[in-house]
Amino acid sequence: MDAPWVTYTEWAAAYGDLVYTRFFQQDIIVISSEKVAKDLLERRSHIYSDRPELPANKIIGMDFNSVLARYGSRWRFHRRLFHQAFKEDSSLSFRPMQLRKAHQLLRGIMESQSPEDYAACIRLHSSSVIMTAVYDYEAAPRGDPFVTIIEKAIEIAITEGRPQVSAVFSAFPILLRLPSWFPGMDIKKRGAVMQKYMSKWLDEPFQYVKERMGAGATAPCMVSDALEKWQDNDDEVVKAIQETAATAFVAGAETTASAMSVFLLAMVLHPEVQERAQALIDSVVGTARLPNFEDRPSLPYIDAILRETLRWHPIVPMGVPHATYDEDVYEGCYIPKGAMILPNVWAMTHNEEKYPNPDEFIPERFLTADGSLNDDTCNFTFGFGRRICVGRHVADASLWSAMALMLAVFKFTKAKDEEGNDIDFEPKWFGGLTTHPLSFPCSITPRLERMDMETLNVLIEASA
Ligand code: HEM
Repeated sequence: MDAPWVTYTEWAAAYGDLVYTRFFQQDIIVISSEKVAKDLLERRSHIYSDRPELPANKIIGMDFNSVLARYGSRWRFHRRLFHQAFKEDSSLSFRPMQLRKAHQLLRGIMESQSPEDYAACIRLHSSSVIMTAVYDYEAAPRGDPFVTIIEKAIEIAITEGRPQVSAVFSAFPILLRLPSWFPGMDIKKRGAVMQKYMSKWLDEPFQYVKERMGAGATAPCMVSDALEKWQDNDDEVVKAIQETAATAFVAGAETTASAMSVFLLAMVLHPEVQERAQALIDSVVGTARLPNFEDRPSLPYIDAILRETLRWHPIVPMGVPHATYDEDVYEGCYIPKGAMILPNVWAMTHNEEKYPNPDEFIPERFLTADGSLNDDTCNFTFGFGRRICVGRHVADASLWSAMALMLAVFKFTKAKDEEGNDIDFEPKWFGGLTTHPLSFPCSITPRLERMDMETLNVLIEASA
């Protein structure tokens, strides 16, 4: 896997937590400590909340994307739209839907036979939560027309949008004038495909909501709420609503699914963690119903697993690049205006002083001696300051409900060979702007006796 965060972590060991490098015209600052990241990106957020100008974004049809928006009025309005739908208290309204989607995930896993099937169920779960929250749209289990478009586009975006690729085109925007057949200019061919996908993606689900609103058939969702709130406004407002809605999927579906696949890997590798979680669920919830959000405070170990999942293999290991809006001086170091700031989140979650044996999966590190949760939420895996992830409350509830319910119903094991022996494997990782484990041999089976689809449905009914 191409893993620059590991190289940058080595640089930090040699040169310190704030490393300056220059890539042709572009000043780049890599921050490898949580303290320095918070000092700069949070406490001085008025300087550090811009994004670098990435000319490649336009080529890959991503210039609508709020995540990459420059610091200014357009970004501010996007942020306001997101805030309306996804701030902590608004996100509570999604919880019944998220529980229903977690129930669907259980049904899907119950029918699944292979690691590829499990991965498809996990992707469907996160896509489906976002599609309902944003468009009140129920994604079909297979081959959904909207989800297919956007998944293909995201696959290209997370490869071509890697910071190291973007940096080359930022340093040499002239390269983007080369024809697509020129060696190394594949981005142009793939970009043309992306642009087509993205323009459909911006338009079609949005029109779906408008038609349903016209027919009085839509339930509250991000788009209908925003259209109602800003109904007397002009085309720019409508465009912003379209762009933020389209961004929510791009930013939220793949990231949440990646975190779920890290969780699955961790459970397969750590039967002792599963058993501790399941013993707790059995003692708090019993086996006659499934956990729900009201049980959450009594199930601290599930939260500890969630936090450790985000820490062990952070989904966005180099964060999303920030940029300086002005020059600055920090502890004697001059930081130029327009510098690209890369928070090396991987180095922060693998800081041995804070997280001893950082490569080990140990949820207990988030518990106090009496078994309750400590104050370390690992929130920085969702970013920093004014640009912190706006979907973190929704993501947190999706992950918690999916993890708790899967642990309640299933056990996760390595796959067996023909002689019944465990198939050992070395995890391999996809690495782009986001990262996740590649498919690995595993098996997910009901952990309770006589559990089949019929009894699962009875359990779900009892829990609704
Ligand atoms: C496990 C799931 C997720 C992870 C790990 C994650 C992580 C991140 C990170 C690291 C950033 C960059 C923050 C920064 O620049 O400092 C970010 C930004 C963002 N995320 Fe998430 N995210 C997740 C889920 C979601 C969801 C579900 C949504 C939408 C519903 C979402 C929407 C956004 C948006 C719009 C931004 C851009 C914020 C801005 O630039 O102002 N994310 N996320």
